[in-house]
Amino acid sequence: MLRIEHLTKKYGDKTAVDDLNLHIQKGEIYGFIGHNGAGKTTTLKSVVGILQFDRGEIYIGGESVKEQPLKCKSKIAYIPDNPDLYDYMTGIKYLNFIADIFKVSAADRKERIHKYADLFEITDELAQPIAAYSHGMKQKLAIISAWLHEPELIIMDEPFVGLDPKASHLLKEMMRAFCDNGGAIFFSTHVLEVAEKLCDKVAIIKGGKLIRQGTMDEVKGDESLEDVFLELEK
Ligand SMILES: Nc1ncnc2c1ncn2[C@@H]1O[C@H](COP(=O)(O)OP(=O)(O)OP(=O)(O)O)[C@@H](O)[C@H]1O
Repeated sequence: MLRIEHLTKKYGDKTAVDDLNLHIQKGEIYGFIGHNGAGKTTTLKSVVGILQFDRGEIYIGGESVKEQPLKCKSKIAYIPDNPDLYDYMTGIKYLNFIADIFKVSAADRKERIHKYADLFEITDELAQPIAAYSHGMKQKLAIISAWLHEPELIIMDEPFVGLDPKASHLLKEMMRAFCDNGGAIFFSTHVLEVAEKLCDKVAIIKGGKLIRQGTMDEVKGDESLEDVFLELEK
């Protein structure tokens, strides 16, 4: 579903991501962990077409993000680390805007908005301008918009930040259901307990280089993910 080959991205002289290779298959929840400044956001933004990269290739469903950017974007949803949505829109207007872009039918959008807004308990707030939302409410709206158009791949940067425990639990269930239905998820997190419980596979990045990747068993064996991570970070 997602194939990253030799991804290299520099900011001036600084190499933020260095020859990174990763393959994510349908059905997989893939966690991406690393210290602050390790290169996670740079990698995710390269995948979703926000950042140009210096070397390498990224394929989504077999299509190159460089050669077929629109086709690739039609297959994915992206939740950035900071849900900076359009403050002047109401929540419902924003969701309809996203549904318009992805050509979701009137019946489908109505059903999905109703379902997810109810689950996240923000139905009443959808009529309010996004400027009046808390960080967690914006995050919930961003999550609903990602699930609205039934993408094949969801990319999320620190999706659990700002969510209350109930919403975090719901998101984990939604992620599992999405991948059990043939989707794939690639997400960054600093919460190692979440990664350990939720992910099928995990990749650890350090100073722009991938230093460990594989199934949870391959990466951590009998140890805790936290112990392995702290050991690798030394
Ligand atoms: N726009 C930019 N200009 C210059 N350097 C940048 C820019 N964005 C990121 N960097 C640098 O690239 C490196 C990787 O940053 P990135 O944001 O990808 O890390 P991260 O793993 O997402 O970190 P965090 O966990 O803190 O979000 C860091 O050294 C950072 O300082």
